[in-house]
Amino acid sequence: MSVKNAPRVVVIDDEESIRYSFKTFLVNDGYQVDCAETLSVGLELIHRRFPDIIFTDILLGDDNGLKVLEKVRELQLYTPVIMITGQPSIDTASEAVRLGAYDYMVKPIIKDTLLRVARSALKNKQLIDEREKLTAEKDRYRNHLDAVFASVNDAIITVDNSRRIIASNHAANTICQVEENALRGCKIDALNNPCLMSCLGTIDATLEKREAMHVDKKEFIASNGTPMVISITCSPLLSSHGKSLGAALVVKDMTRLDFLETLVKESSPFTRLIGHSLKMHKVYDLIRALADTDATVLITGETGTGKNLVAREIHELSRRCQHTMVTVRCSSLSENLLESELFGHVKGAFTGAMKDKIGRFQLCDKGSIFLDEIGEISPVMQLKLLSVLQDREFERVGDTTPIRVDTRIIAATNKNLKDEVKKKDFREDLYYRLNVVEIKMPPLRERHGDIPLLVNHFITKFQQRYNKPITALSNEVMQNFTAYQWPGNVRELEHAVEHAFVLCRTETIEMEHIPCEIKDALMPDLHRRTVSPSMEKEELLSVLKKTGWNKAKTARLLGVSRPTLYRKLEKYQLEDPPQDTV
Ligand SMILES: Nc1ncnc2c1ncn2[C@@H]1O[C@H](COP(=O)(O)OP(=O)(O)OP(=O)(O)O)[C@@H](O)[C@H]1O
Repeated sequence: MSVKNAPRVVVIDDEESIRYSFKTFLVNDGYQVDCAETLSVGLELIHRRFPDIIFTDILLGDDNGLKVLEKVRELQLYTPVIMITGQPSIDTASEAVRLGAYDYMVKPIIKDTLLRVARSALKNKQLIDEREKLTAEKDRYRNHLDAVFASVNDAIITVDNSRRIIASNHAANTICQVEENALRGCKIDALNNPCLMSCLGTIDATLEKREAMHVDKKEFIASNGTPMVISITCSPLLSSHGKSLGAALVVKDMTRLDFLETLVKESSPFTRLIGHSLKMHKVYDLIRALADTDATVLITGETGTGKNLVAREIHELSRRCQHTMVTVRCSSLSENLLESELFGHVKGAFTGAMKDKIGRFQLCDKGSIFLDEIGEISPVMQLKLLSVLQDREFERVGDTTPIRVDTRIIAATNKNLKDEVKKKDFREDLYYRLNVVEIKMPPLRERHGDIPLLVNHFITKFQQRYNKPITALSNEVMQNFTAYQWPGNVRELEHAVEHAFVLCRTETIEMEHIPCEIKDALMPDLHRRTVSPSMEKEELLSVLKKTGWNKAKTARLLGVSRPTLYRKLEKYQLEDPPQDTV
């Protein structure tokens, strides 16, 4: 062994002969030896050299060699200390051993005894060092494992053979919805926790078969009443001899993933339409059935139920999708204008007809024309349309040359056309020509189950538009949305979510962010009591600022009609933006 690596010994004794003989014997036996005459020099040496063995006299002038034991403890050295005593009193020796000395030697010291004690102490020190190293290694490993445990988002729980929990990570508390540290030491079945109870069968099977078990999707109702979906993996914990020590359980929260999977699978085979209700599936079936035909379609249903979207899907699924689809909102044009828009005109056909104009029917030759709000057209236009439907021919305004087109007609109305026919406001023959296939759009109140999907869809849409981290509706809002009748259907729901996005500054939309008209309808008394004029004015101002004082958009976002908005603006004297707002 090189001198550098030789075991280090400190000898503290006020007798020079002892120091001399100890040093000589020990150096000859391969140790590095430092000697001290006094306790203070000895302690200083210990501090500096961290020896492997210490020999110290008990009586050091006025000092007591037992103080060395205190120093060794203080420095956490685990160095064996051998006490040297000139008085072979059992009391002093046993006191020293009781206080932690490794051994004691009585003067006069014989060389062989010294070397034997030194070797035994050194062996003891090496064993202690080894144990310390192993403990440190174990601690490091444990810390490493703890860090892995803590950083995993899945719940990890280890149990012994009697299903008593040995350890669990933080995610286990979150997923199983229990207080921090509430799991450790408890028997799984005694906890009566819905999440853990649903894992019980898998744990038992693992303990019994000593094989890893996996359950892909397990549904249960969590402690807070919400439905959850988890996947479970349970592996046996075995000793190096193959003896069962228990099991390790990994629980993954699949609730959101499952929801998104449902969205993808069940919501809609189309890109625009959201909904997985039976009524919407009937609509999807009809759209698919219409894909290979040129049949005229009449889409009926209340306002905001998605008639425009359905028309677009019909066109895009048909062989005409490479050609144009033109939408004409029949109610927005006067009779003359509508005729010229649909069929075109020649120069000079009427005052203002400065040049020839191609009509929309011709524009979407080989494509589709979507006649929205067909119930609003005049009797004259009804007759002209009937002739187009019968002959696929028309004449431009001011011209007599017939023009042939190959255009598919899709019409929509929120009126009950049968009633209009009965009242003689709509031609019966046109009604039957249009109504070759009718798609009835269900009102939202008849498919409440689609509301969470639609809300999720609109949240994603407005997250991008408003760049806000809003991710959900509170349970209270969702419950109220399900109870509400939605007279404006999906359009009203979309506006309600957009309104909330404007006002909400947290991650969750609460009742306070919902348009007053919906709140009024849901809980008229409560709402009237809670919305103070100052709150209403603040809400009004906030939305006006967001929309740049655009009144139509503000009314829409607030979910109120324009006259109502104007009344409110007058009430709070907000007709014009303050000078510093614009
Ligand atoms: N099933 C749906 N999925 C996603 N969005 C929808 C759905 N139905 C309607 N919407 C949305 O609601 C709004 C109104 O839809 P759309 O204009 O198609 O309704 P409509 O029945 O044609 O209304 P109106 O009779 O007033 O013209 C649009 O913003 C549309 O994107």
